Amino acid sequence: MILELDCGNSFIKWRVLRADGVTPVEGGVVSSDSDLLVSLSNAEKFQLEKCRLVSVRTLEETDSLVASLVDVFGVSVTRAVPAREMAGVKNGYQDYERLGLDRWLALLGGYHLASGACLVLDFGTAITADFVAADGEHLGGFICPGMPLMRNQLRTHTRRIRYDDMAAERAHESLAPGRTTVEAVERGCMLMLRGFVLTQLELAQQYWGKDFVVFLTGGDANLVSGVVPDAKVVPDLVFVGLAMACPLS
Ligand SMILES: Nc1ncnc2c1ncn2[C@@H]1O[C@H](COP(=O)(O)OP(=O)(O)OP(=O)(O)O)[C@@H](O)[C@H]1O
Ligand SMILES: CC(C)(CO)[C@@H](O)C(=O)NCCC(=O)O
Ligand SMILES: [K+]
Repeated sequence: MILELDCGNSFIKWRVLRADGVTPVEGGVVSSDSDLLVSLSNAEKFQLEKCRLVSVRTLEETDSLVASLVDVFGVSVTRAVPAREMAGVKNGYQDYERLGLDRWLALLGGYHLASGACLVLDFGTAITADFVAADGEHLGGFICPGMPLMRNQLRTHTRRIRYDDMAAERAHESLAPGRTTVEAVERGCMLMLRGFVLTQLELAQQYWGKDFVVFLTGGDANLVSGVVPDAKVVPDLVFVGLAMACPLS
């Protein structure tokens, strides 16, 4: 079987596919290398042979994870690497190696699924937007803090903003002006998130009129799916690109 990993800044997303490279067997989200090894420890069930991964972590962290996977499961590991051009998409960064590999794979996946212009919005630790024109030219994108970073910055850098996760969840019942601190902060951050999304949509419309597909991915994609009813929510978009960038011969 094939192990696929998307190593982000906060979480590692994993899934196991049959040897055909298509049929999903199981998957999950873990917050550390050791939790990943525990989740996979039922290796007999999985019979892992190969692994492909993408990481936006440091080289040292990624090397260390790869070494554990080789050591524990004996898998051969293929890593996604930066490219100037792939699958008809041209990397738009001045220095193509600087573009986050999760962004690169998500936009490869998006362009492939759209067969044309697309806007890829990823809601993780950071929120990213990437624009790919119909001819495959990546026009670049935007990065801003994700929901957890926004709220934690406020909690960390103010003295009187304090609330727990349960209260945060309850605050999202509406978007009316907040009458408590938790409502004011949670709804404020939510409106920033939505405002960001709407601005990206306007820009895409300026470029391409109506002729583009919007993809939403990342753990917090559901927070904005209501603002873009026509968008395709594709939680595994990075994995779609990963399979393209790391074919397992
Ligand atoms: N099972 C889960 N465990 C943890 N977080 C989850 C889970 N399901 C959804 N989430 C949400 O996913 C978000 C994390 O997003 P995601 O996993 O896309 O990226 P990340 O690893 O945090 O960051 P990035 O990939 O941008 O570096 C969290 O804010 C959380 O709300
Ligand atoms: C922006 C993040 C953190 C999103 O996961 C990642 O893609 C990254 O570390 N990128 C490198 C910086 C850049 O893409 O310009
Ligand atoms: K991500």
